[in-house]
Amino acid sequence: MSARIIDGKEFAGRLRARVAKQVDRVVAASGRKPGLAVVLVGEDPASSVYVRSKGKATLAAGMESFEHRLSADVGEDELIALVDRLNADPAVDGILVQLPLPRHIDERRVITRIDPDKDVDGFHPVNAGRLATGLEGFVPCTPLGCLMLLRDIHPHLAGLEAVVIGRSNIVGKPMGQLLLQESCTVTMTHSRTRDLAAHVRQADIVVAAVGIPGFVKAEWIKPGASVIDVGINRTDAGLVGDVDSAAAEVAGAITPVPGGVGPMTIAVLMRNTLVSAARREGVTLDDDL
Ligand SMILES: NC(=O)C1=CN([C@@H]2O[C@H](COP(=O)(O)OP(=O)(O)OC[C@H]3O[C@@H](n4cnc5c(N)ncnc54)[C@H](OP(=O)(O)O)[C@@H]3O)[C@@H](O)[C@H]2O)C=CC1
Ligand SMILES: Nc1nc(=O)c2c([nH]1)NC[C@@H]1CN(c3ccc(C(=O)N[C@@H](CCC(=O)O)C(=O)O)cc3)C=[N+]21
Repeated sequence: MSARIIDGKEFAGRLRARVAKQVDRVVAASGRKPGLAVVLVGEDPASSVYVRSKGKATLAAGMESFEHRLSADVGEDELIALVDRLNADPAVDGILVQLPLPRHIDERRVITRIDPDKDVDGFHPVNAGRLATGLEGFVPCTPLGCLMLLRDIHPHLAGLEAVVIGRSNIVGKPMGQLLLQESCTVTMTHSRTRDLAAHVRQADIVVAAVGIPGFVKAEWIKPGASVIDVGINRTDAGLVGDVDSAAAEVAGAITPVPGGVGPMTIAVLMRNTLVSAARREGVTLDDDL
């Protein structure tokens, strides 16, 4: 049997349309558009591509895009000063500093400098803590996008066995928190996990965020399981995920790469930016976001 292919691109398009529809409410209430500032340090080609698509998506949603491109050798203090200006700028509702940063810059210092209430990436420790304790804040875009896809497949997530592969602060850990909040039984796995295959075999839901092409094998997947492939790996064969393509023969539903989680990440960034603007302006949004 072949898995249902989860069309993340289509789902993301619908989310972006719902965002665009509600942008007008912020405009009507405040006389200004929601604004997203994206900071790119250096000229990594992949990062440039993401930043460009974020800017395009922001404008397409009817929001304001502020792009700041700094040279790779910019000083840490200069970057911090820019973050301070964006924190203070009333036209900016969301701040995203594209990662990774060059090695001479302390990523943690930059991320913790962002006003948590403009941290639409959800990377600030205050937002990580809010997520972990069930407070309102910003949830990282990639795992929130994965959860939206999973909710669509499983109207009842409670009690399902979920295995998350990878424990990064930007994907794996918040993904685990979200699934726990949905009352899944969550197993967090990583490079020191013994017998990963045995864990994955139990899972109704597998989220792979490893960064190794084709790492998750078809034989590990429980027949009918839902598989979310977060991996974005550039290989000679093109863009591939962390899940072996043969897994589509075993899974019940699976996200493709490209066209799966990636487009969701950008759509949720638009969503988070609108939510930030609405909070700041005291505007109520529909709960279909
Ligand atoms: N689609 C999207 O929008 C996004 C995609 N990505 C992609 O997702 C992937 C993961 O990203 P990110 O979380 O930032 O990556 P990191 O490199 O930060 O984390 C990778 C995780 O995988 C674990 N890991 C590595 N090797 C193994 C192994 N042999 N067995 C089990 N676990 C292992 C690591 O474990 P340990 O902690 O023990 O080292 C680590 O927790 C990448 O391909 C990235 O490009 C990332 C962000 C957004
Ligand atoms: N502060 C910060 N926030 C991020 O959210 C962030 C980041 N830094 N650094 C890099 C990662 C990666 N990331 C992706 C976004 C979109 C696609 C995406 O749209 N991918 C398309 C393909 C696009 C392509 O060809 O690369 C797809 O999967 O279909 C992928 C990956 C956001 N990240």
